[in-house]
Amino acid sequence: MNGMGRQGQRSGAGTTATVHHQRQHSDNFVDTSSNGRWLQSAGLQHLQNFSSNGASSIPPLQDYNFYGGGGGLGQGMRMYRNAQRGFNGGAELYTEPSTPPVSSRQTGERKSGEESPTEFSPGLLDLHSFDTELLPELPVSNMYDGSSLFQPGRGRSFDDTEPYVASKLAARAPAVPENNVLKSFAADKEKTSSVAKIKVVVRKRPLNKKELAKNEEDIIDTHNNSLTVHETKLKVDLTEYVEKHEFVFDAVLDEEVSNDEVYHETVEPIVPIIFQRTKATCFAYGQTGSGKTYTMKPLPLRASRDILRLMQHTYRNQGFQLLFSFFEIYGGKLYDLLSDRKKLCMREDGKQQVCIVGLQEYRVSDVKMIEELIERGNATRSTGTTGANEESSRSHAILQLAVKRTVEGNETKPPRLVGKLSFIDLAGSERGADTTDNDKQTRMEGAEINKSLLALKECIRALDNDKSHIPFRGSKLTEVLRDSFVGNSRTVMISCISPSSGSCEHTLNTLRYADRVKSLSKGNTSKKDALSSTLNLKESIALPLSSVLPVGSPLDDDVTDAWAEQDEGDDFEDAEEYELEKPARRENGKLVAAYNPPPIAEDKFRKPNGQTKFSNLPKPTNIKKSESDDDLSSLLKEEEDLVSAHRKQVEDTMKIVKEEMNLLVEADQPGNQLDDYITRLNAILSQKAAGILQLQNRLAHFQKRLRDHNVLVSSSGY
Ligand SMILES: Nc1ncnc2c1ncn2[C@@H]1O[C@H](COP(=O)(O)OP(=O)(O)OP(=O)(O)O)[C@@H](O)[C@H]1O
Repeated sequence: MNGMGRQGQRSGAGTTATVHHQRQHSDNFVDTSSNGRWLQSAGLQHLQNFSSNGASSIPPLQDYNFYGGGGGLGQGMRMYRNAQRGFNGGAELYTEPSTPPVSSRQTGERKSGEESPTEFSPGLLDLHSFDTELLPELPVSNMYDGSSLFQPGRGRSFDDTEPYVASKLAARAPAVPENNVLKSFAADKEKTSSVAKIKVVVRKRPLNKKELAKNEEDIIDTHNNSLTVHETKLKVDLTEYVEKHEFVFDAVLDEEVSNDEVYHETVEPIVPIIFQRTKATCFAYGQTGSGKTYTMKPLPLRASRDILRLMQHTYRNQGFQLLFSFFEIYGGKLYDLLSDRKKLCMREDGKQQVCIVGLQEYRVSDVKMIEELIERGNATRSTGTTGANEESSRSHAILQLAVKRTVEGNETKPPRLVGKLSFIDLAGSERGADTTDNDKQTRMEGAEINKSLLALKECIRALDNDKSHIPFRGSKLTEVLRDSFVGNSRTVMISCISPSSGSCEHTLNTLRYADRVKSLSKGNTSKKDALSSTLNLKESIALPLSSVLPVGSPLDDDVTDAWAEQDEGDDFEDAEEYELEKPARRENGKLVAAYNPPPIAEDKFRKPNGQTKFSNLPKPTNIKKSESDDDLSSLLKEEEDLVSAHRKQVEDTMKIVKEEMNLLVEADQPGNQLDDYITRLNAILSQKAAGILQLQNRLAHFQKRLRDHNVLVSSSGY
């Protein structure tokens, strides 16, 4: 940490500290100094034509003979195996695509009432390609043998023979009394539930070369599971002071922490419970360049290595399969990253399970194969150039590892889903606010990204507060993740932050988003709770993978029931609709659809008497938990309305500026007086700028009230 300059600054007289439970995007809209800048850039923007770089096209994936690819089965399999040999440098591996060819499926063998994906037309609506229906309870032939996990991998499937689990266990052995492990079978469920439903982890990356070259300072101090952001601010008399912002999370990982440690802290505890009908989601959130991809990329690889080990040892010969898929959501649309960015559609089946029609799933049994698929998918992701960042992800990438199982004695039937692990590398979080510095498409993408990030947060909050209504339909992202949010689910959020002073505002926004996810979650509202939650997690991490696995069946009765209940009860017929016109991709230089944000009248956040709603905040002394929850929810809703209204203002203004610019161009004829036009344009701009300034002030006021409210709520023990 290059703390010299900062230390000097921090030791200055003017230092204030705040405890944060703040709102996302807030700071993006209170920087009044940027008014003129954005208006200017809005006008200029329409005169410039930024190229929007679509996805780089990559050669199609090697033909693994995935189903539906044509050709007979025999020939296809030969081609597939040949391809595999090439792919794995000659080593023969067993890796095959998931969806069986129609000819190999025997629908006649189904028991009555049992649904099979083969019922659906294979080409048109191949729901099996994303079979989310869970496997019914099955007897497990082999009893659990804890020692088997530590035996070296047999055969060629494991090319990474690092004594991985054994060394981890050795390192952690003192933390786990032996009898705990032995007694663990009876307490399987307890241990499973000891893996927190939601875990929020922050990862700070080191300063990069650019930041060092600009003499930017590291403004983040980390201590155990908390961190402090030192924000330099200016007083009215222009003297500098440092404001300290403190945050507490389940874990804070500093720049020294390796990707392996990130895995141990985040995904590793979840892996064993994937075999227990759990759907888990791990996502990385943060501004562009904060390290999301760097953090996320190795996680699926490590997770699949552990999953394969469990399949090869603990669950050997029990019909388990690992399936891999990788797709992205870009501008509200789905594209298969392993199939030439083929456009995908999302459907719900009769049980309201999400199915992604046409998504290719690859059956994998080798880490190298997975590595290659990840590389290929990442290379296909949409990237583009913006004013702020040279290259940045503008899509959400979703990589899924599905554990499926064939019904014993009936291998001809398609395998059924047991559990699923989804990894999401989200688009840069600053995109939602990046509505002024780029061309129209980038702004539309920003709006879509903003919408999905807000919806994601709302879903996680609703999920953790056991709300009956979870607003999945808030965005395509949350719709796709619907089945990962219901039932026995786990969520890990990794917030990636840059340490540099230049990124302070974005860093604070990221931390506030993470804080909102965590601090509003049940039982994790105070520092004490956050600490104890961390201890729970540490405890679960300290246990060997095998100790949380069931002794008999991985599919116990209660878990099965829990899923059934959720599936039936999770009816969102009357779910709130957020149907916005989706932003379009630029195709052949043309936009195929326009983004049309929902009109938000200012009245929406104004009371009839002209006062804003926040003037009616409850008195902090009388706050009770449930009331606070509701109050806070409505406050947050209001804030989001304000942010949307702000964006609408900006968009309206841009439209006007553009129209006026066109008038100017038309008027620029010999003999015409341009002065009138320019005066008119100036008047409109001034009027709009005043309106936006007013809105910003209201937003700042609101945020202050919200902060005060939260601080008081926290300190009152809630
Ligand atoms: N913890 C880290 N240690 C070392 N280098 C890192 C770390 N985190 C990120 N980096 C480096 O910082 C750069 C940006 O990281 P990355 O591409 O992961 O950002 P990102 O958040 O995914 O950005 P985008 O949203 O634009 O995709 C990369 O060169 C990466 O190697």
